[in-house]
Amino acid sequence: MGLRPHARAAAGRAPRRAGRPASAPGLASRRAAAATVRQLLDPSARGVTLEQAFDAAAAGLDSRDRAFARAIVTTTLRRLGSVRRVLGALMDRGFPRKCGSLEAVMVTAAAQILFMEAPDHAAVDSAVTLARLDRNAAPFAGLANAVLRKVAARREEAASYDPLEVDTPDWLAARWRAAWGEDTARAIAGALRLEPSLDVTVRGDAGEWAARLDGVTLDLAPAGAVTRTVRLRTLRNVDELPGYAEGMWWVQDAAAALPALLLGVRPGERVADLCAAPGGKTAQLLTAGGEVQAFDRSAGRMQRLAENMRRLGFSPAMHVLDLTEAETAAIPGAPFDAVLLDAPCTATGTIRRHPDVAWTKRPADIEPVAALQARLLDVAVALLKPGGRLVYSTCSLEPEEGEEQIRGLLARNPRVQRLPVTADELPGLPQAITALGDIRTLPSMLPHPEPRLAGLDGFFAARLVLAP
Ligand SMILES: C[S@@+](CC[C@H](N)C(=O)[O-])C[C@H]1O[C@@H](n2cnc3c(N)ncnc32)[C@H](O)[C@@H]1O
Repeated sequence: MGLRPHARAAAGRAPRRAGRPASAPGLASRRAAAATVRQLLDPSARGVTLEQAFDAAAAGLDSRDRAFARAIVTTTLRRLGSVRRVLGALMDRGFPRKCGSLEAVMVTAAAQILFMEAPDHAAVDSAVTLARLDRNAAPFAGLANAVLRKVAARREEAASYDPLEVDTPDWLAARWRAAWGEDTARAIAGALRLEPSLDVTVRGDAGEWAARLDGVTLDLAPAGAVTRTVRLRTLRNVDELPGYAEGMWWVQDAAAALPALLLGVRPGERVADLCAAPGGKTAQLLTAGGEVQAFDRSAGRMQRLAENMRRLGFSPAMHVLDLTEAETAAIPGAPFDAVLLDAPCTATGTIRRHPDVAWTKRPADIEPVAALQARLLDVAVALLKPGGRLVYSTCSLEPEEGEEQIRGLLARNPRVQRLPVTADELPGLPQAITALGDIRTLPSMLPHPEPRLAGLDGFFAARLVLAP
């Protein structure tokens, strides 16, 4: 969209020439945040994740500046619709064409003003400085200044925006309405605005770790489960917390900890973790005493799994393998008593933790990943002993990647049957058990008066058995 011809003149002070960055407090964080958001919203950079974009943009920042930069990025992405609506009302011609980093600088600044505690003037002044540092944005630094000064007056209005209407991309809102109904879709969208809890999976005494880590135990599964979840209030880095270096716990959302428990692994059973990296569920299967073979097609992610296993004191067999290309008979360890397939997915259930997913995924991403999931399900079944159990899970809210996968598998393979999850297996979250006996968690579940202790990732899990 073009800019009104008079806009530059109307926009205020003439911009200074681009030069060296001033070292105003917070400027480096704000620059990293704008660079991250710019990359994530660039349609030509598809496939880049928040972690990748942020690590590149925030290199060299100390941990405090990094945390501030990260908070700006996540706030911007969680409230992107609201921020755009406010800026749209103040810029009747929209952003100029060819304005470099201007849009990213302005949306991140507006997000700070509308939804963060930092002083408004710091957000505005830094945005103007950042615009001046970019040759293409510099001509519009005055526009940024004039518009951003008016943003604070819209704080109350922005706080009242509907999360489903405004902060959820239209295609996702339409899908969630169709799948979960209007009210639940709105509750999901509301939950996605909150900073997510920090959940850890503990293999020792959960009560003791809850006390040591300033958290609460979350007993979704029965109290005797081999691993339990502790939900923490802390904002400290995980590697600084007690028990981390000793491998007493690992970070994993409460919902993500359910699929491995459903498999009910007994000591000595032969277990395959088919899409294992970075290994949260592998560690649970090992804690249960399984003889685990961990597979993943990504060498880089398998490297992370190996590091995690080292910290936790486990040494499973690890294989970098694309399971859609391997001969079933040649897969090490087959056949198995139990198989976990935590399949690759669109990850729309993890938008709380990865708010970029809402803006970087497209409707067209669902069909190919659903086709891959169906292929992987057939491989998983082929690896089972007669009578063997399979748990299939995805962190997606899209029925094509959950409920419909199981419907398809049961239709094409009559030897596979569902082993429904029973109420006593999920005493802390009975509402997540579906009529068919699968598990469907939603981010809006587990409400809590302390937002930091509320919600969980959206997961689907089904348990199946191969007829003897
Ligand atoms: C949802 S993640 C797994 C998370 C893991 N289970 C955990 O709990 O930490 C999905 C994984 O599937 C792997 N993957 C995708 N396609 C695959 C294939 N064809 N064969 C093997 N692994 C695959 C990806 O590399 C990715 O690590």
